Amino acid sequence: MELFEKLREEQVRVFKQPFRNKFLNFSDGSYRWGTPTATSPRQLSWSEAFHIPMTDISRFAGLAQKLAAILADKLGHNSTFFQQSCLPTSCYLRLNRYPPCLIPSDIYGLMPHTDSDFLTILNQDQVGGLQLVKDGKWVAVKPNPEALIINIGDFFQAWSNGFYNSVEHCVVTHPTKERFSAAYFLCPSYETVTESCSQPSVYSKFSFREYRQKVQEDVQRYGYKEWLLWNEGANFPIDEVLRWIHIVLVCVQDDPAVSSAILLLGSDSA
Ligand SMILES: O=C(O)CCC(=O)C(=O)O
Ligand SMILES: [Fe+2]
Repeated sequence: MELFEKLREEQVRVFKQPFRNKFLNFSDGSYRWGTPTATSPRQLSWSEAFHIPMTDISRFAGLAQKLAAILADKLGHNSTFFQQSCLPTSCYLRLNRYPPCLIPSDIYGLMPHTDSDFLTILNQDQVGGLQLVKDGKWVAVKPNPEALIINIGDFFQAWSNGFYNSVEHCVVTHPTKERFSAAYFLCPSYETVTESCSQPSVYSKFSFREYRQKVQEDVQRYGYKEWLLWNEGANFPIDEVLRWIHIVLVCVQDDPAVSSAILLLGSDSA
């Protein structure tokens, strides 16, 4: 936790610089503010963020790798997949700052999304605002200074063949307080192709590069990503299903009692 305190001090120092410095001094793509693609206030993220590539083998990387290995172990897999595919250059740290927002009920600090990576280690300050979907409802994740938050990302969902689900989350704004968070993303390299740990896989194969590109297109077109959903069922055993439908129809035809019951269920008077 000492590490996070130091990180937070640096984070505040970096964000406190004038906008011009941040805009000019940080390389293309590493500084983000607002949402250029937004067409309504609901699609706006009231926040700014820095991406810092993790070129050193960091303590974050060690922790993230350990967590991924524990989760894989739970599925009965002693996987080296994460070590091989998550290179230090493909993982990064995102520093987020959420300024106070006077019209908080309409504006998100960060729009609802799932993370695309394997898993994310998140450290939030004490202001609160992070929410996630549980049993179809948005619930607040109460800040706890002693705890880190671990999010499953889309690629872990695909690797675990849907056993673990990437969780939808968002940040709501605060009317008077500024909020900070830091998120470490355990990402595969762009060449990594999803590889389900069990068969048959419910996802078709796609590389992390393809996935990122598709997500960007989706967000521009629809305002959210839908490709993982679309991919689910790409390997749906349609031949098998058709064979079963055929068998059921044959059975129904052979049994007059079942046929008349189906007719009855299908009629308006039933
Ligand atoms: O600030 C937070 O609590 C969440 C950040 C987040 O979800 C992200 O950076 O992807
Ligand atoms: Fe996130």
